[in-house]
Amino acid sequence: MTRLSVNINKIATLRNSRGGDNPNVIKVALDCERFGAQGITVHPRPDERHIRYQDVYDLKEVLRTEFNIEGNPLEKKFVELVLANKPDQVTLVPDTLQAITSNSGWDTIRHRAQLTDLIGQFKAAKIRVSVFVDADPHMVEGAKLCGADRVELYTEPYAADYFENRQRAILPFIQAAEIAREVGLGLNAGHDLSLDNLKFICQSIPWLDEVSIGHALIADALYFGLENTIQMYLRETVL
Ligand SMILES: CC(=O)[C@@H](O)[C@H](O)COP(=O)(O)O
Ligand SMILES: NCC(=O)COP(=O)(O)O
Repeated sequence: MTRLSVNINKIATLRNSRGGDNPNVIKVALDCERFGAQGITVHPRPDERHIRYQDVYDLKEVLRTEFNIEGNPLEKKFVELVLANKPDQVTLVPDTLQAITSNSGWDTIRHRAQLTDLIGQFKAAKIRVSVFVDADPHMVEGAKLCGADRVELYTEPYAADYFENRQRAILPFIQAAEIAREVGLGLNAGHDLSLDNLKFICQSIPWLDEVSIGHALIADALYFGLENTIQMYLRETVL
C-alpha cells in the first residue's frame, strides 16, 4: 500500500492572500490527519509565500502522522529549520528562487559532494532523507551514492503525458523505480498527481512507499469536501 501525505502549501497560499488566519493551517493539517491522511507535507520557500517558517514550528508541536518537510538545502535557513524541528522526513528539492513551483529533480552526480554532506547532517539528526529526482536511473543511483534513504520521483512528466499515452508515460518511472528497489532505496513520488493518474502509478509500481499530493487534492476538495476528497485519494492508493 502506498501512503498518502497531504501537501498543505495551497492552504497557506489561501490564508496569506488576505493576511489573516483563515483558513487556519494547523486546523486543516489536523483535519487531514483525522480524515485519514497518513502524513503532512509542507514546502516552505525562502520568500515564505505559502508555508511560513513559523508554521513548521507550530505543526511540529501537534502533528501525529508523518511530517515531511520539502525544500532546497542549499539555503542555510532551510537546513536550520529542518534540524530545529526534526521531522520524520526531509525531502531535498533543487528549486530556484524564481520558480513558481518545483520543476526538476537533482543532478545527483554533479551535486554529489554537497548532497552527501547535507544528507549526513540530516541523518545524524535521525531524519529520513528523500532526494527529489527525475525518473532517470543515473540520478537514482547517484542519490544512493550520496547516502539518501529514499528518492522522490518528480512525476510532472508522467502527469503531463498520462492522457496521451499512459503506458509511455509510466515507463521511465517503472525503470527508475526498479533501480531504486535494486539499490535499496525507499520510493516516494509527487508533483501533479491527481485522481486521474494516481491509481495507475500505484498499480504500476506496487513498491511505491508514499505519494505527496497538494495542488489537485486541495482543488478537488472545493467540490467534494476535504474529508471525502482524502478518502477518494486513499482509495486510489489501495491495489
Ligand atoms: C516538490 C514538489 O514536487 C512540489 O510539488 C512542491 O512541494 C509543491 O509546491 P507548490 O505547492 O509550491 O507548488
Ligand atoms: N512532493 C510533491 C508535493 O508535495 C505536492 O505536489 P503537488 O501535488 O502540489 O503538485
